[in-house]
Amino acid sequence: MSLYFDAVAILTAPSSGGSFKSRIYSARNLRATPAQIYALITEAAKWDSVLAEVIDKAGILALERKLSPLLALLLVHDHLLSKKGIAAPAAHPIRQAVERHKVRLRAEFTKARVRRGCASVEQLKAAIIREKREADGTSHFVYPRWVRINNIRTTLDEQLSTTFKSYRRVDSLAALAPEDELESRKPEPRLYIDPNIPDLVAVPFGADFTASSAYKNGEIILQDKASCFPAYLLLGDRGPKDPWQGDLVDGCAAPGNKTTHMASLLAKQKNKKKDKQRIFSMDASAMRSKTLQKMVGLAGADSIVTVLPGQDFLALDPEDPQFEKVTGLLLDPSCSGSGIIGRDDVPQLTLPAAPASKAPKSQGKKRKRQADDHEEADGEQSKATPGAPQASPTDENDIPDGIIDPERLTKLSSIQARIVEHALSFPNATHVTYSTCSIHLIENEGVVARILASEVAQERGWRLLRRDEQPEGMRRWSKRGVREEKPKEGEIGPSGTVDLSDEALEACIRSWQGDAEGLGGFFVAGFIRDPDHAMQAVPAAPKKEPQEQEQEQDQGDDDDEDENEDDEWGGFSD
Ligand SMILES: C[S@@+](CC[C@H](N)C(=O)[O-])C[C@H]1O[C@@H](n2cnc3c(N)ncnc32)[C@H](O)[C@@H]1O
Repeated sequence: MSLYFDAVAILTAPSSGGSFKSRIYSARNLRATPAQIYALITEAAKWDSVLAEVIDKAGILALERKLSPLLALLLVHDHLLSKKGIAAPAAHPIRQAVERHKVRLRAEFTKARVRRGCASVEQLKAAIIREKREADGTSHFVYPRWVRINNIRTTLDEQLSTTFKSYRRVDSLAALAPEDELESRKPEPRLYIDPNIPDLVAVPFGADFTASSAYKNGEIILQDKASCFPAYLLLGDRGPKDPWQGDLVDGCAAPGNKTTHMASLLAKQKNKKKDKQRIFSMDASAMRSKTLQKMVGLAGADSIVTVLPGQDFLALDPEDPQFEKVTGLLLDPSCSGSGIIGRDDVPQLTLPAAPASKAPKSQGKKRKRQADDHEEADGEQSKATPGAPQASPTDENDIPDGIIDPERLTKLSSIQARIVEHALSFPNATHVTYSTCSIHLIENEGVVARILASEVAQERGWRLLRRDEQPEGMRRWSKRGVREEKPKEGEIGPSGTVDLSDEALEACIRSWQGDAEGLGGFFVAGFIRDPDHAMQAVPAAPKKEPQEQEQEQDQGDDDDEDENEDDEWGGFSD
């Protein structure tokens, strides 16, 4: 019986990051084996909609108060579909609570099959898969697992002939989906080479590399495609003939995806000069800096990257001689995280309806941080989009509780703009990227407009990196900046417009969740300036009014508050 209670515990525990499988294997106090629990949940997830229908129509939840909707679904799955039936002694009260209704359950199951015009259980299974695909639209299969090849340790060709040797190359993201999930229990592995970001591949979402040597040795890094945009936009398609000149800064770097991507791009350029580039990589959070250092080490980037642990980027002195050669800066500050898709790959089951007296309990704060607002019943989720990219144990963004607070967005955007303006003040900087995983105008195009209008940008001659100047893969990317945000009909949310030219909006790069690209919401823009402006003497910033100083102090305090919140949240990775 413990199998079913263990499965319920896994499915209702707050997200602690990591893949579904790794959560089961690392969970404590389970009595059933992880393999049994995994098999039960994944099998029940294939049948959930029809099982919920059967349980509802049989009305057993109103009669059996010991059964929660989720427990009933798992038990009824085994009762109807497992050869051995429910894995519990025949006299166990919970087993009896289901078997008492076996005639009704069997009859409803047959009716569900007949309703769908299926002659056999196998046909019913195929019909349910089709139903699920239709209900989910494209999103059911479109979210792949993105894998970046780390050029410090390996090459794409090497990985294609080792880690991905058994994978068949397909020519579209959609083709990653198995044509027929019934054809075999383990569909043929497929791989898609991304056409925008060099050395990035996509594989079906369920692929698990955590046990592979390539993953353990840092040869491959699991990083979403959109998260690869900033480093690529900054360093581009340069090669040995045209390597990047100067040092780099990653000002908001933990857990280190973009830092290690920059290091990988530099490694590919094979700069033969003795005086090689360095990357100064920092994070204001001392705790997350540890993860950053670990990731840099795993990626083999220690010799290129200098981690400044616990360093507030805003407190960095751009005039410090050690940053004299800094020409490029990547800024990916904390944001609302509103573009993050529910990255949890724990199956979200469609559940039978709880009887009226089993009123839904509210879930913990951490659960609410998922992008979707799930309905709850007895602390169980009822329906959500299945599988999306894996979460990592490191948090980075600033979603308080999924509620969009306009004041908070305004504060965030002020801090974001300050961070980028600080980057623009590095004396020899010529290239800067700014990115967020937010969908909100105020944090994206709104920040860009503020930066362009800022004193430092105007005095030092900064402008946007136009689309036609961007690296080829980004030039070809069609999702660009937007001028307006307004909530969908019947919804409440931020709204506004931004005063940017068409050319400026074309320079901004976006991605959105729910389309065929397999990404979440993301934004990035590049700023450049004529190298002739570098080294120019810049007039000192005008003295601030006391009131202004106070305001900035307030925002600084808020930073600390954000960090505390972040620290307590086991959130998302890229
Ligand atoms: C979106 S995450 C960065 C993700 C990272 N770029 C990556 O790709 O792995 C934002 C990070 O910025 C850090 N941060 C926020 N404000 C900062 C500041 N003023 N100075 C340095 N780090 C800051 C946060 O601690 C958080 O780890």
